[in-house]
Amino acid sequence: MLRFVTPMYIWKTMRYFNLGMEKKLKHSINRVDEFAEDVIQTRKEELSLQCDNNMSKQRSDLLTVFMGLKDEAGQPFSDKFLRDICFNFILSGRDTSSEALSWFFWLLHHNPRVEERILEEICGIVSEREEVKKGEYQSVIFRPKEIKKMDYLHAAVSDALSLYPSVPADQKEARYFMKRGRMEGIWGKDCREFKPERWLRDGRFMNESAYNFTAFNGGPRLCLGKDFAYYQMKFVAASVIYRYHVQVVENHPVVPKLALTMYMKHGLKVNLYRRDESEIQKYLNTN
Ligand code: HEM
Repeated sequence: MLRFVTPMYIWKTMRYFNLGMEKKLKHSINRVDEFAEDVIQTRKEELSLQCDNNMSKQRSDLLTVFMGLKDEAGQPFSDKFLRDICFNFILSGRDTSSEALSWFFWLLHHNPRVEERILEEICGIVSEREEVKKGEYQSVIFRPKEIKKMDYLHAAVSDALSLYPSVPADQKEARYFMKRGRMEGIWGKDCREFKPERWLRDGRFMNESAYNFTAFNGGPRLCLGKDFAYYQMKFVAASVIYRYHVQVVENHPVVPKLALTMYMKHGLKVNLYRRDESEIQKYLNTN
């Protein structure tokens, strides 16, 4: 009789009777739903106030965009649909990018050569600006066009994600046995090393097949926010590296913790050291 008591059976029973982890999960989901519902109501009031006062300036965030769209029947999306959109994007888009950046900065700390190459690339790109040519380089806010040009940074973020994927487990079933981590047969003998150069051909970033680089999944369920995630991570990384040297606090334990996403069990403690003017000048080709 005992052979029928499988983990799936226990999980279903807990869900049915609202017990243990299932009870906690339900409570947590309700709290996130309430938060999202609150944001939606506040945004609706804000939009109707703008409409009443004929104000044209509107927010351009994702929720506002979805609020302005219509479903297949030409109706505005329901509050429940908007709530689920919010939930989906908070869940898939927040921790994934921030955890990837933690691993990225940790790898950078151990690979100063890579940090230097990124700084060199960033400075080379901003050197083309008129104000930087005139010596005003400190207040630079990177433009989308400039972020796009940062191939080496793109490669470094990709290599970090490939070594430490933010979404480490895939709930789908594999029909064949697959090894964990980066496989030597695909990535070469140095597969365990942090080496952005492996993504570059003649200095330009080359995409790897989604079936080799699985951090964003592949096929029809490919991450919808991939391009946005890259833009966001590169923008933050470039803005920090351009101004600061990030140094991990000595003896701070860095260990992965596997959950839905792969975060650092104790976070990443760092000290930021503002870059010297001479350090930046060295890489700016403004002559
Ligand atoms: C480093 C950052 C990110 C990583 C590593 C990542 C990874 C992934 C992975 C592995 C999946 C597939 C999950 C599955 O079906 O098993 C996924 C799905 C998804 N991601 Fe991302 N993601 C990132 C950032 C983002 C961002 C910033 C957004 C939105 C702004 C986003 C939106 C989504 C959505 C909506 C899906 C569901 C797609 C679908 O099922 O059709 N992701 N992501």
